[in-house]
Amino acid sequence: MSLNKYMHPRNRYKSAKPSFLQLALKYPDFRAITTQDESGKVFLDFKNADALRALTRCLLKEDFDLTVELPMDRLVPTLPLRLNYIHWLEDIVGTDGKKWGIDIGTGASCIYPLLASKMNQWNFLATETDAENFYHAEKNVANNNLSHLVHVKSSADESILTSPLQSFMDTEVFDFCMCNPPFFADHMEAQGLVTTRSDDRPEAGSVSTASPQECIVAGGEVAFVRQMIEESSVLREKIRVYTSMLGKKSSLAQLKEELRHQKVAKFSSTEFCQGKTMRWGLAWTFDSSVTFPRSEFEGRKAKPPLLYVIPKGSSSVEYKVHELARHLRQILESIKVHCYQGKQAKSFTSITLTAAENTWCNQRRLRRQQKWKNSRSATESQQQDNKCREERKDESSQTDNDTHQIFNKDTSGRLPKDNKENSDMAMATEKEKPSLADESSESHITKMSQKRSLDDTSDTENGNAKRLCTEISERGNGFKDHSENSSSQRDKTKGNESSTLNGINSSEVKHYTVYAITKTPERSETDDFEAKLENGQKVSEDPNISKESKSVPNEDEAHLSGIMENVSEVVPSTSFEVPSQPKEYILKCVMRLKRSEDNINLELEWLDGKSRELMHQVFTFLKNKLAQI
Ligand SMILES: C[S@@+](CC[C@H](N)C(=O)[O-])C[C@H]1O[C@@H](n2cnc3c(N)ncnc32)[C@H](O)[C@@H]1O
Repeated sequence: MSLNKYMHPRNRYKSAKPSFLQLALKYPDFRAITTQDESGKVFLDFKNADALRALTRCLLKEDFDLTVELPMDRLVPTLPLRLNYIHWLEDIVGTDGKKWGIDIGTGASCIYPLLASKMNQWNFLATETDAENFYHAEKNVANNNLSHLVHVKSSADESILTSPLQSFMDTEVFDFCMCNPPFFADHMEAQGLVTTRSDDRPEAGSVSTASPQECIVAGGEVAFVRQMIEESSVLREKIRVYTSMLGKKSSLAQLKEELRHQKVAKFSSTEFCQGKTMRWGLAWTFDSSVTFPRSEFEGRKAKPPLLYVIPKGSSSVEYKVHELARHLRQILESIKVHCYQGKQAKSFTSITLTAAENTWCNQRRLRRQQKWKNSRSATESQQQDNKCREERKDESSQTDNDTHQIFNKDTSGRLPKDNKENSDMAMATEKEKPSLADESSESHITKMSQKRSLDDTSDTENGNAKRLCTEISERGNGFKDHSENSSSQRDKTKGNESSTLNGINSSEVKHYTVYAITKTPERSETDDFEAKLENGQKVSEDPNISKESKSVPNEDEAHLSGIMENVSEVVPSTSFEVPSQPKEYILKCVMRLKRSEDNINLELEWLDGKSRELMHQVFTFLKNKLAQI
């Protein structure tokens, strides 16, 4: 299939194929390497280097009025591809005013500077390491009277951009740099003995004319462009836009990773389509005012968003666009996916999702692990309870003895002041007039003693489930003191956790408290107070504080945990953070919720990231969550 329809719209060869017949009639050199059939049609053998050389020279002359020498053993540039690259650059830097560019590895033809200076009067610094190429490049520039615009510079291997720029004084800053790097890593790759070309792709239609020193570099194009990226992070805005062509699509992902790592302001890629070949363009900048054009080819592939009709019948979330959006947002933020609220209307909302890491896979496994941890700690606390109960039994028999002593001592029947509990006990004793050996009295006192027990199993078993809010950092004992200790504890936790977040500024991280929802007996304030004592915790004398320690979270806070599914279960609880928008991300997509007649649709549309597969995973994750509500 010809890719010509995806050529740059301004590429002159997109709609007007060169006429071999016209060229053969006009240029004897070209005529010499062509064949003609009986009908008069002219043919060219694209596997013949001489034929390619003759074609390029003719077209340069015919269409650009350039006279170019192309030495026998050097790369013959194909023009449609070179024009695609130049037009893409024009789209990025514009064609108005004077422009300065750098062509890294200009080759013997000096093709990019010759074409671009001829077309746009752009100024060029053209570098070249190969002596023969350097010689021919200088000659080609001079032969076309372009020396006032194009400066060819012999360059050393060790630095791609830094040293050529050091001694070049004609301009302070450059609008762009461009490069067609040596693409192969070794001779095996150059000879096609190892290839990334898939089996179902047709063989290349033309022969490679490049010499080894032109097309081979240690590490291949990825290593070469990676070095450019590293040097660019030092030179930064000395060059406004850095670009390179790439021969393999697989190189793009690796280099984009490097660009993320170097924290460039922006980067973009494009496809150069011509004939049966495709190449890729990568551009990056440290100047955030630069805008990159959208690739025509990518636009062709624009896929419709993923769509899911949210089922009705949920009891915990209202079937309303904004309620569902809020619910999904809370779930996503709980797994560290950044949510940016975009457009909103009555029946529509859009949120941009940015994820620095894959946190949506293995959620089931993580939940299982957490459940297992919880059940283990439940067993431990059960053992602890049993122990306490044993001790309390001893205590109550001790209390019993004490009560006996009260009866024995206080024969006047006066109650000890400021001791409600003793008062109750005494009143009970008064009312029931138990004998010192009365069993019912003993069991009553034991019951009261048990009522104070924090985790009385009979109370738990009565199924009187109630939410207990517990800040996770203090989860061990089940109660929290909202005094200063608590916030400093939170700050400590914040410090530890923030530093582990990938690419997220810790100072910008908002903290949320997750509440455990657990089955627990009803308790009085006194119970809480005493429970703290039993747990050896400092008890605040401010009654408001102890009240606050029991406050139930509102629905919002509970939702934030994303753990509303099993209210009556002991559920895993974790502390999570809502991160600021990560600069480095693996996925960026738009989530939309739209009302359509009676239904509400969830849409996910791809923006950018490592692969679309990640968006599909998030989509499935959200669908599962919606199915649970
Ligand atoms: C694939 S060729 C491209 C030639 C030309 N730009 C074109 O597009 O036809 C790569 C060129 O880069 C040159 N080269 C390799 N390493 C270089 C470096 N570090 N600095 C400048 N040129 C280099 C090679 O000698 C070769 O001429």
